[in-house]
Amino acid sequence: MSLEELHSIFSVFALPIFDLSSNILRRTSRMADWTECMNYGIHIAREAREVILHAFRIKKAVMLKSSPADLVTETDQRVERMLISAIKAKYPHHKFIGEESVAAGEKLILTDSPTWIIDPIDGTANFVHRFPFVAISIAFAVNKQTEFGIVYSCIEDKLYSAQRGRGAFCNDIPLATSGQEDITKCLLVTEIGAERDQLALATMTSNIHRLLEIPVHGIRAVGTAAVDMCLISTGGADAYYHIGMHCWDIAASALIVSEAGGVVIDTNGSEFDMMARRVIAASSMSVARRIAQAIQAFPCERDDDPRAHPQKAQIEHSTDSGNDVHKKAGGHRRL
Ligand SMILES: O=P([O-])([O-])O[C@@H]1[C@H](O)[C@H](O)[C@@H](O)[C@H](O)[C@H]1O
Ligand SMILES: [Mg+2]
Ligand SMILES: [Mg+2]
Repeated sequence: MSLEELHSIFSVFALPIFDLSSNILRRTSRMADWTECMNYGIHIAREAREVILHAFRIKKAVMLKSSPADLVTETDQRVERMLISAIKAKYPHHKFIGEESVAAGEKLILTDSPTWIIDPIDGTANFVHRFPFVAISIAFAVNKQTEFGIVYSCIEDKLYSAQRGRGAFCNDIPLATSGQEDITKCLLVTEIGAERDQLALATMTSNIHRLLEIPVHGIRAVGTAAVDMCLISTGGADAYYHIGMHCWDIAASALIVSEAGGVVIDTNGSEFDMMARRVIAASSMSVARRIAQAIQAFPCERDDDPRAHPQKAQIEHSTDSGNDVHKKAGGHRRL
């Protein structure tokens, strides 16, 4: 049989077989159901909440990361270790991006593999001061797409969750954004993050000025990016914007907002990129675009920039009802 004849047989029979199998593969990956992982994520988040609730009330050792306002405690580190080891025991092949692991020197790389993106305590400054809004944020991404998100606002006992294509919930009650289209009727939420350099401060304050000038009804800051975003999913606020946060702060809540019917975009109006450290979450595209038009961003290294997170000295201090005692501690990675 000639080579040409072989080729024609191959194209008639073999190709459809190949097509069929690749279709099955595609369909299988489309149908992949991560519900079991999500339920496990909720289960371990509930356990982690107990640790946070206990530590919330007692004296804490506080360490600094990138700035005098970027705090970390032993509880952040403990909760992250606890979550990661529980997940590893059940899903040994899954990957992780954890705030405190990255701070300790681990590389931040999002691959196509199933990856858990974890902020063990979102709102550490609140936690240190006992300001009652702290959250555990857990997102799960496959092929760089978020499949589910869990945000547990620990003190309020509100568990927000969403699975891609299946809606968003708070303590099992379905969520919907306000649907507001008119920026002048909006209550906004933002955060003054941990940046304390002149350009960041000037940009953040001028953004607040520009938005108040529109005018909007008001601007709030709760102290946890994850909960701020969830407030958009409940309709309790109409839009949120933030520059300088990290992927672990907002990966879970971005899905929760989208699944509640909201929109999530970059502050420059382009598609949301969880590594870009810029986000607008809003009740409608018209409100999101109006905010993008009004605000400016200050430069931030991308989370997945391999040059990001260089070493930085760490200072340790203890806090008990606001009386701080500073101590020197070892090296730390800048965030
Ligand atoms: O450090 P952390 O408390 O997990 O997270 C911070 C909080 O979400 C804060 O509201 C936001 O302004 C910062 O940008 C975040 O880094
Ligand atoms: Mg955080
Ligand atoms: Mg944190």
